[in-house]
Amino acid sequence: MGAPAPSPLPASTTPIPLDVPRLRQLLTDPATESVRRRVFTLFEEPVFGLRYGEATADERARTRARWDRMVSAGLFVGCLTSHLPGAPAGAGAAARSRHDAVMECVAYLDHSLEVAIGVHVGLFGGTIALLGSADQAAAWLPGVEAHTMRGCFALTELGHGSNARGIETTAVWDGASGGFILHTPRETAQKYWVGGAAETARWTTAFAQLTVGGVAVGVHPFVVRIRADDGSPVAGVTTADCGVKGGLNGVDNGRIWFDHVWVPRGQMLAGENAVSGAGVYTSRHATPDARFAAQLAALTGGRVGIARLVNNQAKLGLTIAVRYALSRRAFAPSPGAPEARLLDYASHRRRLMVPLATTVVYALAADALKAEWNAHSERKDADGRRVGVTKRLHVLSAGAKALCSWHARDTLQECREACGGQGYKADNRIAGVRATHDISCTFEGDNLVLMHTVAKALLGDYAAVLGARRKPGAPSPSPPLPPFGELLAFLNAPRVGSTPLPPARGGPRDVTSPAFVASVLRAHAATCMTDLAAAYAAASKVASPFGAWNAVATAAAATAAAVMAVHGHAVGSAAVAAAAAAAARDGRAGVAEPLALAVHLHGLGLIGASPGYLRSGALRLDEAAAVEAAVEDGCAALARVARGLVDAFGIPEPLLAPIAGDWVAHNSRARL
Ligand SMILES: Cc1cc2nc3c(=O)[nH]c(=O)nc-3n(C[C@H](O)[C@H](O)[C@H](O)COP(=O)(O)OP(=O)(O)OC[C@H]3O[C@@H](n4cnc5c(N)ncnc54)[C@H](O)[C@@H]3O)c2cc1C
Repeated sequence: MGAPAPSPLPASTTPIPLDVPRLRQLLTDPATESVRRRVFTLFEEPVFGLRYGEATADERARTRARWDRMVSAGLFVGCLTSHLPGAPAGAGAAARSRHDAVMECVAYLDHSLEVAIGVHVGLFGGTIALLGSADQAAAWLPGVEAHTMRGCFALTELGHGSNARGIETTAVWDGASGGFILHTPRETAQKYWVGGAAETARWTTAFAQLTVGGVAVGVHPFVVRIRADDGSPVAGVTTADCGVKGGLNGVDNGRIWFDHVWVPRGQMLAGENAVSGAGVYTSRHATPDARFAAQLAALTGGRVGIARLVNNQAKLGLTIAVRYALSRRAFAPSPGAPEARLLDYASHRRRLMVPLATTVVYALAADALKAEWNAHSERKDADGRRVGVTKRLHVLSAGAKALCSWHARDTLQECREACGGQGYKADNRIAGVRATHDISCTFEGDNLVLMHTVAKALLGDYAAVLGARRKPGAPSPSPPLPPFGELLAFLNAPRVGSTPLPPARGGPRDVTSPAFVASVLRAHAATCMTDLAAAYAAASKVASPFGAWNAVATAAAATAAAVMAVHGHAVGSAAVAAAAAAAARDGRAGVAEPLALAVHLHGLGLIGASPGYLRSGALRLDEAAAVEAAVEDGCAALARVARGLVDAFGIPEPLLAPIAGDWVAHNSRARL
């Protein structure tokens, strides 16, 4: 028997134990605490001081100065080269964890800096590491890591963003010269939005449609110089600035045109596909689909990183808003009585506590995904080559990136409003972080399009499971699940394909129990999935593939969200169980209890917020009011430990805001 799970909804008089240091260890990797200390100490230097309202040129210069200082402090040493052949065993994994910790700190300070580093190390360096041959990686990664070879990632074009497969830039193998001719054939093919391309980058990984011997073989990446080391232009390459954006102006996003630029054969990334000196094209991938998916491997790592780091922006907003809500007072309950604190109001608790609970769950889920990605990244095939991105990781990273960035967007907006006028003041940080974070919902994959990616994978696996089960003599109770099938495991029961899972009929269900929340989330996802599959099958009979998909596109995104919700809640519940087991072993309370509360409130919050749960029948109409009451109770309970919870995020005081501290003193006339 496992350890008894703590009651998620303690009575209002029962103290809720909270061990902030231990909870912090769960929410941040203790193994990299020294890295975080080092980075936060560096952030005390003047160049890292928080500034607001700067002109774009100043913001860019400051971002670069901060970045250069981090380089000179040695914070990137090993982040790419530790993965090269010959590096000591375990060095790659350790370097990955260190780099994750560095980026976690940067996410609290400056989103532009985070994105600039992410593009250079994660996308430019990551593409070389993942898609280059061993020789190419050994030749380029030391320079990328040392930042002597500053690079960017040029996939998106003016005419093609979400549909990366439709890009128009061409790369034609030229046997006579032994290289490729890279060209922008029309205006819609200009590279657009490329982070660092306007000023900073000297190199890029340019993605282009490759033709070899007259045969089009699809999108491939090339390492191309876009300006000289001194910043002057190079022949055949034109760059331009994308101009001022709605935020994130520390990043110099740019446009690139190639005019018949000759690229040596050795600069096509050749770890997966190659063109020989004789002009023979070879590929590790059997199908064009698999080949295309492999080219975008760096984006998977990028999405894993975004899923984690956007939670830090939500944590920042919540820390400030919760601390303000505990000190700001408004309206007295009775004449002459002190005014009530904002967090004493149930409506204020509701707007901050459900997002706080969800942030904790998403942080745990994103950390679990990161651990899976890091472990996968260390795997090698029989030839010693890195194993390609799995479908599961591709799909989970897409779903997690979308849900976490949408959540951070909504949370930051809520935090901004929850702080009233002060929330709009730049030095209180939330408004600025909200503006600069917004684009996380779009770059590295538009969120809606990513949810469609998840839904398509689910539909494919669903069909595969059903198809296998229908075969005579199929093993019972279920056939092996396809790669993404773990997420479909809850559907992997005889009722799949028949009527939707009935919620417990008749007798009352205890809406305050974790089992209730888990079963409603699962029943809803299962019904969404079966409905989606049925609707898609029906539409496919009467419409073209495009028309059939279009007919279910809205339901598909909702289904993906429902399935990802099950996944997130399951990760959170596993963390609660592990914390309860640890407490049973060492007798120390204070982690499992607040965690159980957060996971439960997150689940109840999802169920209470959407009429979809009623529509699917997962929640009964007669239970809706009880769920609403349980959400209110959960918010009241979480509010009692909210200060400790946000302290457990571990954000240093200098990165917070005046309203998180003594805001009256901060605004005193004496300080003018
Ligand atoms: C600040 C910033 C930094 C960036 N950095 C880089 C970079 O460094 N390198 C790089 O290569 N790119 C970069 N990008 C580009 C980014 O990845 C793209 O903007 C993104 O992929 C979306 O493409 P798009 O802008 O063309 O939008 P579109 O693809 O035109 O999408 C517009 C809208 O249409 C919807 N839509 C599109 N297709 C479908 C569909 N099939 N079904 C339903 N709805 C659909 C989307 O949901 C979206 O709301 C950056 C963008 C920005 C703004």
